Amino acid sequence: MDLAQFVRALPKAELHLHIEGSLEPEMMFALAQRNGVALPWGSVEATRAAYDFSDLQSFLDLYYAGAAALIHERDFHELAMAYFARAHDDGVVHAELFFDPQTHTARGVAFETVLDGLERACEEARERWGISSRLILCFLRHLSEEDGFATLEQALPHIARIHGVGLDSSEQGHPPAKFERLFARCRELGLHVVAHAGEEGPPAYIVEALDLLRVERIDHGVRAAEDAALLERLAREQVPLTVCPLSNVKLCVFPRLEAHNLKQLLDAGLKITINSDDPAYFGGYIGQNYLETAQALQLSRAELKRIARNSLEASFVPESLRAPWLARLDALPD
Ligand code: HPA
Ligand SMILES: [Zn+2]
Repeated sequence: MDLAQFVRALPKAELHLHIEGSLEPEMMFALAQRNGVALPWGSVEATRAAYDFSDLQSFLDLYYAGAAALIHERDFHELAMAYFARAHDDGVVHAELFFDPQTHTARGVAFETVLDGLERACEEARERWGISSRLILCFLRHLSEEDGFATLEQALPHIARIHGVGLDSSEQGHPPAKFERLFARCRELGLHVVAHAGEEGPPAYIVEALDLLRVERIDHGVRAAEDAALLERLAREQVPLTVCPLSNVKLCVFPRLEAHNLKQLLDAGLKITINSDDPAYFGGYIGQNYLETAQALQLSRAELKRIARNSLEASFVPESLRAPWLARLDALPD
């Protein structure tokens, strides 16, 4: 079995995937045409050529512009079905999808339209490929906590269809502390909680996410490496980190994959997972992230198995659902 086959054979969970970030330029253009939406780029090729980012914000500007093509329930359904097809090809058995309702409601798209389309795709993916999935509502941190509360209000009638909440968008200057009350309310509602922290922001944001938001996983978290006490805590408490190596290189968090600190974090005993973040923008889906990272950092097959195991254990599914995936994983050779 070559490395690509081995990576594909690993039963794995994807825990850090923004569904709007899986919008490939071809689909973006097709939807924009169908919906009569103008895009800032003239062609699919020009769009791809614009994906040359200098930091998180330079990506987010394009990501929000592209999301404008999504209007109707069937658009969200098609978007998520395209993602699930890729995920299935990559050996994903379970996916926890982030979605950004504020990106859509701000343009007049109803909260229900987004949720209905995504949920229908989740059901279809289970029927067609046996993939299990969950939806995680992300609050945009560049907006106010009040705006977040208004979004939660819109979500309340559908709360049983939403598994958890997260925090994304521009990190610098928008610390987790800004959303302490909102996350407390979400926890009261029984929602799982995660947050992006330590992608571009300092290690102190990771500490805030843990202590103030009481998150169960940290999305990215790579800047934890700058704080020895925090590293020790993350290892001791086995807080899962949803690391996205190709994203980190595209957004210049690391100059190249060979310089990524994933192996260092793994060696320090952290519960590291590998994910794709926004695969249509960052040059690869989850399988590509595993493969290129394994090659760049010379990860062994045992280490790849450990990372896949971490993803299954860090997922928000009950033990009983996980057991057959873990058994399949254990059966793979090192
Ligand atoms: O990597 C990310 N970071 C913050 N916000 C995001 N929204 C989509 N992707 C990201
Ligand atoms: Zn992300």
